[in-house]
Amino acid sequence: MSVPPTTSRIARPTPRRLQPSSSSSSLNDAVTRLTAQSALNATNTKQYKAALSTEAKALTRTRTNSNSRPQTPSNKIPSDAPASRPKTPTTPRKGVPSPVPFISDMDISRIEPEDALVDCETLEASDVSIEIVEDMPLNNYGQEDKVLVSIRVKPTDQPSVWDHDRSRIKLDPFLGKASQNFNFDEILTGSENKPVYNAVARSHVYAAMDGFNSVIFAYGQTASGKTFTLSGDEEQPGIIPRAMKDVFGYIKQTPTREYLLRCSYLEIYNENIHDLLAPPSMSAAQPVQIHGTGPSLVLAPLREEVVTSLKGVKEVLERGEGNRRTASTDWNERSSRSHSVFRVVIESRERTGTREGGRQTPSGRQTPGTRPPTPGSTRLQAKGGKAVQTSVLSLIDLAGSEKATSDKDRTREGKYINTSLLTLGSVIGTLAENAAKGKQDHVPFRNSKLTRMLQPSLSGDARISVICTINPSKDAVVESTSTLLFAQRIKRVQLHAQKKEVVDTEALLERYRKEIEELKQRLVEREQSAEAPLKRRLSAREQLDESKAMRDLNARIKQLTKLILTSQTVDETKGDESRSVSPVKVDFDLTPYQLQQELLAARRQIDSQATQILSLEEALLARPALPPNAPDSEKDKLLIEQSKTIQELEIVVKGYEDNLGEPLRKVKEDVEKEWSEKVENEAKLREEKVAWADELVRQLEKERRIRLKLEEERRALAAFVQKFDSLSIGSLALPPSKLRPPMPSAGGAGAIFAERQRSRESLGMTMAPVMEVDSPMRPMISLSEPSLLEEQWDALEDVSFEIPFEKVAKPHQVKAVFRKIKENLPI
Ligand SMILES: Nc1ncnc2c1ncn2[C@@H]1O[C@H](COP(=O)(O)OP(=O)(O)OP(=O)(O)O)[C@@H](O)[C@H]1O
Repeated sequence: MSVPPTTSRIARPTPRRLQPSSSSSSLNDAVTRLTAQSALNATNTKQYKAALSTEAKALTRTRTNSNSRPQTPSNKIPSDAPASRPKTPTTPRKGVPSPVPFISDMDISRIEPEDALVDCETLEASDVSIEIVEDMPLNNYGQEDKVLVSIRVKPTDQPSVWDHDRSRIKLDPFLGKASQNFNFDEILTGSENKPVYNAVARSHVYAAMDGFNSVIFAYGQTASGKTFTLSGDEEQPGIIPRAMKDVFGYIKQTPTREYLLRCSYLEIYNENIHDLLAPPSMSAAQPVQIHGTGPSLVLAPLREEVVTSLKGVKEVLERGEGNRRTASTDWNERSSRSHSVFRVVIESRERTGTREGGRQTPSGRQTPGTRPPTPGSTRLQAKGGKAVQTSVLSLIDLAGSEKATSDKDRTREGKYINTSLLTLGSVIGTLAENAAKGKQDHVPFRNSKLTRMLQPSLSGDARISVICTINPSKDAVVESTSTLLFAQRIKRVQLHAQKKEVVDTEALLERYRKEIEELKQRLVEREQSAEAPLKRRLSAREQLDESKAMRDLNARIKQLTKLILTSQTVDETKGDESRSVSPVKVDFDLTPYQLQQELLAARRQIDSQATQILSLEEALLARPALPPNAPDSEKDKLLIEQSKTIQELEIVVKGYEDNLGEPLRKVKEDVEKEWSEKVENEAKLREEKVAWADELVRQLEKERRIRLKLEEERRALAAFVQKFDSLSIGSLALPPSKLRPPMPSAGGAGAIFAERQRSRESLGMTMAPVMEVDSPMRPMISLSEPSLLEEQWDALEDVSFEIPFEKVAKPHQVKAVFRKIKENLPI
């Protein structure tokens, strides 16, 4: 099947790699300011502005039952506005209570519309799991009211101390301990991830596609294989990549429905929730907050990226994983230091013109998509709307419980990890106890962010599969036993997940469909009026505007159509690479004329986005203030809506940047790379110079001190010699003492030195001045006259004194000399 141009999809470039263009920097600044203001408002609650976005209202409406919702900026545009009015790529959801276990502050408006909606017609061969076609399970999601609990035993070189078969595990009796038998749904071994996925996750992925909230999580001691099971590696993809492949495979096999997929990725680190899809600086400045409880639980601000292909999912996952906190610990080289949650919101509904039910696989059997509604499932029907089914698939990689470590940071993280896992354990324990004894004891969900976030699912509103990983070696027996006890407890938790289909006229899918219809209608009207004879008298300017408006309408219709994913839009012959990666990607095989046209079209789109940015900015500035004493619920709503609006602005900015086109972006990246290398080299050079200069200063200082000291000694000696000379005892010779000091002869040290120099010179031995070879001082110092510093003291050993016998002083003479010296020495 070939993909019509209108259905080719856009692989969203990883935003991380995008550098903000200068043209958008002012807007980014505005966004940053607004974000900061939102954060400030959250704490100070001084100045509030009225809402712009509707989504949070929609989410809270179920709680407040209020209909007085302020409009989004896009809603405010009057009906007589030109058709070319730039629109928010996506508009936030509103309206009905979501059946999802926890609802995020929808961030779909951040996404370029053409990146956002998918339908099974847009799926490509590479997006679809082959296995799903042959091996689509029937409506078997395991025991619907029980948690599916499996154990994965990590392969080890050491002897295993656990004795197990396919469903039973117990400690090896040879260990001499009383061994307890544990029974689970599956006990898995080995390094193959495919059988693990099939056994523990596949049924729950299908359940999610069929409208049930599903949660799959990995629990276990650090380094026991949770991340390996959830994410895997190139060779052994784990549950997450396999699940996403099955999601697209399911859509491919379901021609009766159309789908919209939104992904979010978050982590709980040291009891703070961070959006892994947001730029790290932003997610650090604005941690995700949990608002509300139960089915109206809201996480905000949290990005949701709409995905239309496996490639898109991969990009989202890579970006999120790049932002995850891992560190090397005593037990795991790359240990997850946080709990991570990857979520896919699946919206789907009947396709127009198709009969309800009856989805057929190639083998002809009925598939989960068409199974009769689950008894007791909620199926709301309201006037004038189509039933939209919304479910959430949550894939959770918990951080591993661990022993104390010597590293301070790791200890702190470990404390938080262990505390939240303990809370999870006690929550599960209470739930199991309540289920077993029909009790209603208080469940401490609020004791940790993890349990608070999982509250709706753990309370039963989801199909849950838990995979507990253990290390079978002897030194991990305590941890493995604790993991098995946790697994045993969670097995007793009672579930009552229900499929919920609601008439959600505000579901994104529905909104897009409606918007497409409206746009088409407007296009028809414009075409008709353009053909009317009266219109032919339009001025050139008006005609230009008119054609621009029609082009914009067409472009928007195309964009929206691309976003809806149906089995018919799948092109099985094309690989991912065949897709356009940007709406304005330049094809250099085009003729110059075609390229010009492309350029013009791109410029027009950029213009319209610029206008949209302006209108959003204006709307932001124009919003009325909320009184400081407004009720908290209003403030909460406002904060959620403000962050929505900021996100809308960001996505428009991103679209603006994307429209610069891939080639331009490449050039920009190359130039940036080249310059950043140059800057790095310069910085290195500068560092070296600074180090050399420091060394120079140190040497100078050292030399100065030596010189000062020597100069002092020289002066003292000179004074001594002068005094000695002045005593006129040159005619006396002192008897050689034990130490035989080199006493100067008559005429003073100066004369001895001069004589000594002369004799050395006559022998061809010049005294080299004493100086450090690599001293930076050398070129600056001219030694005009020798100083004591330059004396080679060794040479003095050669000095000999000729003392004629008759001139040897008598003891009393010597005493007199020393007395005189003593008297005259300076103190
Ligand atoms: N079943 C398995 N087969 C082969 N290798 C495995 C298996 N399970 C785990 N490993 C390897 O063991 C190491 C630790 O595994 P992993 O990082 O998945 O542990 P973890 O439980 O997520 O740890 P943490 O809680 O510290 O993040 C990794 O190198 C991983 O590849």
